[in-house]
Amino acid sequence: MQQVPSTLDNPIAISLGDPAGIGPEVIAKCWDHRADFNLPPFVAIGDGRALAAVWDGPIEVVDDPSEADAAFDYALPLLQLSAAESDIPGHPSVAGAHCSLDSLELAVGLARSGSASAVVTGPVAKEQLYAIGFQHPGQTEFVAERCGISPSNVVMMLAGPTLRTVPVTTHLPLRDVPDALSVQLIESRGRAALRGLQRNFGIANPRLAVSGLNPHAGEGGSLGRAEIEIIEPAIAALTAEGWHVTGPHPADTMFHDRARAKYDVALCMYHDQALIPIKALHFEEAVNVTLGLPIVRTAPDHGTAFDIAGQDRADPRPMAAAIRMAAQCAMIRTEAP
Ligand SMILES: NC(=O)C1=CN([C@@H]2O[C@H](COP(=O)(O)OP(=O)(O)OC[C@H]3O[C@@H](n4cnc5c(N)ncnc54)[C@H](O)[C@@H]3O)[C@@H](O)[C@H]2O)C=CC1
Ligand SMILES: NCC(=O)COP(=O)(O)O
Repeated sequence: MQQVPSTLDNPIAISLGDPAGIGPEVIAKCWDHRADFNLPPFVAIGDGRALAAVWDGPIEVVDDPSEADAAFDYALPLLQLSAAESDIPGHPSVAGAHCSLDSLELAVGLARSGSASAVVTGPVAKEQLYAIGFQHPGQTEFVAERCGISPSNVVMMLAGPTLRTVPVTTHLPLRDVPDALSVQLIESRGRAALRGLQRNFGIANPRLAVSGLNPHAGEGGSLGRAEIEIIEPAIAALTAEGWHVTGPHPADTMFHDRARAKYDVALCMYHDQALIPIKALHFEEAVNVTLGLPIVRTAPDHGTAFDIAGQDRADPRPMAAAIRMAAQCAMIRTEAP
């Protein structure tokens, strides 16, 4: 298990996510097992009724994150946000979607102001958020906007013990992926991933492996020209800046053990190319970390799991991994010269 620094100045802010999902349960379980999981103090943000619906442990409502440290030993500190109505686990609602957005907004604000050392976001249901007018593909882009960063300069990285992946395109229909790819976008995502590994993970000379888009990375152009026309020029531009970059690699052969040993992060062209290998290898400990932000933001790599919400079946290990990684990244950034 990763060692977590014990001396963060402020707690980690954790948004509960959708109150009808498993976010409240896994956060509560993380507090229950805070010693075993080696977790630093954190404060939950959201509707306490969602916690009480799935957990009978102690909750201490606080007015400010600075009160969380003292409470953390005996209760789960909570910054209370009340939804218009309370949800039944497994049954998402409009009120719950609004509450999940409010808690995300507050958590990000606390990290931006320095009152929290980092943000960990609980899982939200994108369908529910889109239904209430959420204009961003996901929380990644929302956090980027709130931090004043262009979405093309932040990346969603999925990190597990033996693999890190970054999708160039995130939440869009597969048929739109080829048109969304450009030399500039691949370059900026690659650069953000490399800089992010330096800044958040302390890797001085990170190695990036770039996937192709087409089968066999295009087979020399006969199975598609994206590799020749878009991906190779982006790799050349990053290499010219002095970065260690290889590819385009056929995506089907770049994730086995020996291949993974040759790079620190894989840049993939679309969501499932990046997320299938990480979830297949590391579902219990994969962390979604946003690179390129002035703050640290991580999340467990699973969703709301409405199918098991309220049944005491949710595994808290991914949330615990997200909290530990947030603490480590925050500490590395604090210590950087
Ligand atoms: N970071 C985030 O906020 C994310 C949100 N989502 C959202 O979640 C919703 C549901 O997405 P799905 O594709 O169904 O993925 P999901 O991760 O919610 O569920 C997939 C399967 O894994 C199981 N599962 C997930 N987390 C688990 C845990 N901690 N312990 C035990 N079992 C677990 C679920 O019960 C389900 O069978 C979607 O609306 C999506 O937008 C999905 C991924 C990340
Ligand atoms: N599949 C990963 C995912 O949905 C996480 O997205 P985000 O909400 O963290 O941007």
